[in-house]
Amino acid sequence: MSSSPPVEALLLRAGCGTESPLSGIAGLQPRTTHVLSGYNGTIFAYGQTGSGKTFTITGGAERYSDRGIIPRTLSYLFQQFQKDSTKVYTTHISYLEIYNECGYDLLDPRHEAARLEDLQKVSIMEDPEQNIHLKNLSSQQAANEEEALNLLFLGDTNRMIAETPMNQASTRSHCIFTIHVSGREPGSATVRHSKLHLVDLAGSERVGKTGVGGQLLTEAKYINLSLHYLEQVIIALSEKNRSHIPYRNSMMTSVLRDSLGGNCMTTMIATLSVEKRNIDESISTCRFAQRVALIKNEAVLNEELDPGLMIIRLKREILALKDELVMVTGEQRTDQLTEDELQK
Ligand SMILES: Nc1ncnc2c1ncn2[C@@H]1O[C@H](COP(=O)(O)OP(=O)(O)OP(=O)(O)O)[C@@H](O)[C@H]1O
Repeated sequence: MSSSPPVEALLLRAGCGTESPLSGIAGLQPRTTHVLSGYNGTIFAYGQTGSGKTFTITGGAERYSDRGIIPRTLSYLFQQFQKDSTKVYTTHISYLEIYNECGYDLLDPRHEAARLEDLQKVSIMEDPEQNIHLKNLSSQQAANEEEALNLLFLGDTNRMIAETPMNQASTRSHCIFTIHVSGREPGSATVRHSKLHLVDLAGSERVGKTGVGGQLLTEAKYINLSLHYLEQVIIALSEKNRSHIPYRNSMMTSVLRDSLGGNCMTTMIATLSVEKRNIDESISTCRFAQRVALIKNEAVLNEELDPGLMIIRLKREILALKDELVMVTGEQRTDQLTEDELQK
């Protein structure tokens, strides 16, 4: 078990892009490296609308140097896979969108042509150990960086984007891009599974300030409500002696349960607007980051024996032992069950 790393909070200002997010911002490269070693990681961007969350997480479309944390992480991971000849790695990608409190699979091939209401919704299921499982969310294998980037582009074209008074291309949903990595040494039945969530939260906005109506207002209400529930979870986690953490209030907090207070190494990126008229929002983002930095997670190494490989190994062992027995006793044993055994 790792030594309970605190959730990190990093500050970024819109207009102050970094050339290389992974090496330029302390905390991001370690998160990615830990994923290679079997630990879960999350990097999430939080800030008011238009402050640069999508630019930071996904990147700008115009220049290669503007690419964000997701493409840089994919590049880094696949480079590391190639360098490490001691392990065999498998990568799967899923891309979840939470829009107006409903989950959608951004990698669903029907997404582009179908109406939103006709798409299958992603739903949450909880097992007896309180682990969250997402029904109807696909997980697609990516054999190399190019395939992974194609999945990112496919998902990004399906995202809910709208022009708002505060941002020309505002993302109206929370998006969680997850890279699932499995690594094992050739011939070994021990597998390390880890996942890295790269999260672009929808931005809070003061609807009174911008005077939006109709669909934009409905979206803004859902966004603000879910960010309010996120804040409640963060407040509960940062206070000592709180036994109940209200994860179940929203889909986003349920999905990010582990990232916010469980088996995960988490980094929060707070994005701020440089404009003076947004000073109140910037202060509130900083306060939120301060609370997040108080949370301590318990990240554990996700290592298990692959049941399929274990069965193959045990069958082989049984065969070898049977051969040995035949040599020692000279008696040929039969696999047939006796009448007594069949009646049990
Ligand atoms: N570091 C940066 N360098 C250059 N342009 C930037 C930077 N950060 C943000 N921008 C630009 O500012 C605008 C708003 O950024 P972005 O869409 O990333 O904000 P956001 O926080 O995701 O907003 P929303 O919550 O509304 O989706 C975009 O046009 C983006 O290209």
